[in-house]
Amino acid sequence: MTLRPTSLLKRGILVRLVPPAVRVLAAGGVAAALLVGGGTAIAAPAASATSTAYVASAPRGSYAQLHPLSALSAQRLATADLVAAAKYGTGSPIDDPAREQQVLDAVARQAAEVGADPAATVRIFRDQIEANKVVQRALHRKWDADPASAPTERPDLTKVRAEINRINGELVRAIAAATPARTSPYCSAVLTATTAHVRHEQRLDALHTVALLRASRSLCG
Ligand SMILES: C=C(O[C@@H]1C=C(C(=O)O)C=C[C@H]1O)C(=O)O
Repeated sequence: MTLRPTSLLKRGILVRLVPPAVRVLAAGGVAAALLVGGGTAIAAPAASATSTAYVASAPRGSYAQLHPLSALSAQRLATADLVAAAKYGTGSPIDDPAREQQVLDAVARQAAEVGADPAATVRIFRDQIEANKVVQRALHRKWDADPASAPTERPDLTKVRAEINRINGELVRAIAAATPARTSPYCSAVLTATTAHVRHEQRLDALHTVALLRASRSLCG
């Protein structure tokens, strides 16, 4: 059985999710579940419910602040398919520590400029990078196993990185704008909702949904 967020609504797991009044019922120790094709349940990010918890009326604007973080994380993950294709069969490793350090240095600098916490921003971006590599590794495994499914064109990695840089800048600005929601005790519950909605909006497959959850680990806090 494949359950979608609407089914969760019917089951009373997610209750009335109309910004700015976001209400989330977290039942049975699980804040919510994101469900992917084939009916596999994936636990939501940082599900923080104790046994049975009811979180009502998150602060106004929480959803609007956190949705861009989920949406931009998913956009950034979409670039992983292109990076994977750019590297496939070239001998270029998926892990590029020098490039990762450039990204982290740049976002720390940008965070300081726009009033985001540089340490928190770097933590968030470490997760974005790990999530990106989750997608790349999975695709390389898939293409190795089924060469017919491998891409036939190789994107220009320099251009893809320019797009990643653009998304990085937007994400840093969104992090700065989301400080109240990120540090609110309601953050995990609201982020569960924004993650589910972005999965639906961007029609994420199972791999990108799993990666989005990995990317979201440090968004609250
Ligand atoms: C996306 C890339 O692959 C990896 C992921 C990175 C990222 O998410 O920013 C950076 C370097 C690599 O370790 C890349 O090489 O550009």
